Amino acid sequence: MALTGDYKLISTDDMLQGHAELCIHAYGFVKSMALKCAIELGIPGAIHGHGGGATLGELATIIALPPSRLPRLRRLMRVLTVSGVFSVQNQQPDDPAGCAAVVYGLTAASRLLVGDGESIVGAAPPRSLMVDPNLTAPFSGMSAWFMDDEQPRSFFEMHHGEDMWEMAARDAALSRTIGDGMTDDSRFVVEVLLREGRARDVFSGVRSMVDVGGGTGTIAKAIAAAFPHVECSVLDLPHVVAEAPAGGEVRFIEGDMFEHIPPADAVLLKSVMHDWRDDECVKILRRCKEAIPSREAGGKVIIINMVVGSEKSKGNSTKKGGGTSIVRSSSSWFLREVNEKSMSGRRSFLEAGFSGYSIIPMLGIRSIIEVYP
Ligand SMILES: C[S@@+](CC[C@H](N)C(=O)[O-])C[C@H]1O[C@@H](n2cnc3c(N)ncnc32)[C@H](O)[C@@H]1O
Repeated sequence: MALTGDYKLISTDDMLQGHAELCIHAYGFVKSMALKCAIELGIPGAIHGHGGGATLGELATIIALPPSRLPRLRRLMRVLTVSGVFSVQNQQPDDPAGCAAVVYGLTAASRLLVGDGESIVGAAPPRSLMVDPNLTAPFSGMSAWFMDDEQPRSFFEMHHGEDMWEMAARDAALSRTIGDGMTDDSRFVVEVLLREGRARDVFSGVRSMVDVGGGTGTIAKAIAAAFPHVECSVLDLPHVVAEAPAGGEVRFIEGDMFEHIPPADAVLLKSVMHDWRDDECVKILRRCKEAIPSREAGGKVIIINMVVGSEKSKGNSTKKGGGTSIVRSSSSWFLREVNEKSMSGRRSFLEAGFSGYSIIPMLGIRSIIEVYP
């Protein structure tokens, strides 16, 4: 559905706040899934049995989780600490090993979940409800996804047996469903970006931009219209490009971002990185680096994604122009982002050969991250 004229009357801050509220409701099911999963994995009991506090590594050992599943356990614990089910006892934000020193503890909520179901606390209603397969069928399989050492990329892949994008390539209905959702989201982002000249700095000096995984070009078309000096193109998979409107300012290019990204001053990646594993994100970033000129010549990668745990994303804007040295930075947000991310973070940038980045928190729950070669 297109944004109607009414949104023009809403202030940008109210719009972003409203968007955040809707996201909280839309993704509310994630908390239920995470809670069920924690119960099935026996995490409350594991923490209790370990004296009331356990690090991620200790937890993984106690519940016999394969080492490859540590990143997923970290994300699970993040959701459940933010939700108040577990607590964080001694966060050390600059832990370069990726939050290994965080000790997770119980809260009033998770104390009710300790036990085998026979004690009074273990039989507390939330636990019985959460493990009843009749009630929680839609959430089934989550703990298997954690425990199974084969590597389905996503919860989607686990349920459907293959990657969402591969399925979408064959299934026109799924492709359209996903495409419509992304187009709506892009319209929203464009509206905010272009309000009050928010994106002016981001595109100043940029003469060409390729929107990688840019779908049917909603963002690229809006950027081309707002910044006529920027030559815009979109790279996407053949079945997506086939749906793109012919003609217009934007050039559509069929291709695979893991193989080659056409050269441009700037590469845009919106809502792309969180779909891929860290090693895949590094590959995409390497292709991006090959596509852009040096930082001095204006080369940059522009990532629009959620930045988890960012102090800066809470409104403390990064100064433009300077950037943060990846090598020297020890700011806590990125270290946590690397481990608990909805995008690939600091370590991926470094591995792909980039030298620095800036975070511009102008999109509500999302940020713009400029990454420099
Ligand atoms: C989550 S959507 C994001 C779309 C768009 N950037 C947006 O925010 O509306 C991810 C996009 O990446 C594309 N994609 C997936 N794998 C790709 C690949 N190997 N090469 C190029 N694009 C790919 C998908 O077709 C899809 O359009």
